[in-house]
Amino acid sequence: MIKMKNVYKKYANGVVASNGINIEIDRGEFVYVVGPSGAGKSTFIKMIFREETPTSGEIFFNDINITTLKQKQIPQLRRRMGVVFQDFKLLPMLNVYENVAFALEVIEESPTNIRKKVNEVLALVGLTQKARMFPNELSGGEQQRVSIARSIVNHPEVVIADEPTGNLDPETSWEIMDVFKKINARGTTIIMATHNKEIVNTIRHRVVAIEGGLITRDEIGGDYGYER
Ligand SMILES: Nc1ncnc2c1ncn2[C@@H]1O[C@H](COP(=O)(O)OP(=O)(O)OP(=O)(O)O)[C@@H](O)[C@H]1O
Repeated sequence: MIKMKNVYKKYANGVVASNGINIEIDRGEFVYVVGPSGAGKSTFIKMIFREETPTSGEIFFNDINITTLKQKQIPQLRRRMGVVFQDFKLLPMLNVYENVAFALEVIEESPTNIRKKVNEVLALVGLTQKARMFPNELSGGEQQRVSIARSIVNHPEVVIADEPTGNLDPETSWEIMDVFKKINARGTTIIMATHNKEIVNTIRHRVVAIEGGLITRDEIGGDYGYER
C-alpha cells in the first residue's frame, strides 16, 4: 500500500533527514516508527502525506507515485489518508461535532451523509455525549479522540499518527491505543511514530526504527529498543 524506494531528504539548511529509505507497508498493518529525537521519524511520516517531498527517490501510495503529484492532486490524495498529531490541531471555534464534520463539508458531502458519518465515528471514539462541547471544555484525551474521529470520518485507507500520545498521561495514552486498535481492526492501516516505550513493548506490532535518516531495524513484534 505504501512503498518508499531509495528516499533521500535533505532540508534547505543541509540537514539530511532521510538517507536512503526503502520500505513497504501493506494494507491492514500496524506499524510503530521509533528512534531517537531528530532521527527522521516526522520527516518519514510527513513524506507519506506529501507534507514534505523527498529530494530524490520515490514514494507510492497504492499505484500512485506521490512524489510526482501536482499540487492540485494533493487534496485528493489526502482524502484517502487520515492524519493525527501530538497537539490535536482542532479548530477552537467549532464544537466536537463541527470539528469532525468540517472535513466532509469541505468535500461537499450531502448533509445526510455527513450526519451519518460523524455520528458513527463519534460513537466509535466514545464521544457521542460530548458532541456539542468545544475543544477547550475537553480533556487532552478527549481532544485526541476528536482528532482521531476527524481523521477517520472519511474512511481513509491509512491513518498516520505522529506521536499521538505525546501530550497525554499514561492512562489516557492506553485509552487512545484502544481507539487505534478498533480502527486497525476495521482494516485500516496505522502508521504511528512514537516515543512510548511501554506501549510499543506491550501492544506488539511491527517496529520500524529510524536512526540518522536510515531504517536500522524492522521487526514484527519488535521491542521499542531505546531507554526512553
Ligand atoms: N523543516 C525543516 N527544515 C530543516 N531541518 C529540519 C526540518 N524538519 C526537520 N529538520 C531536521 O531534520 C532532522 C530530522 O527531524 P525529524 O523531525 O524528522 O526527526 P524526529 O525523529 O521526528 O524527531 P523527534 O523525535 O524529536 O520528533 C532533524 O535534525 C531536524 O532538525
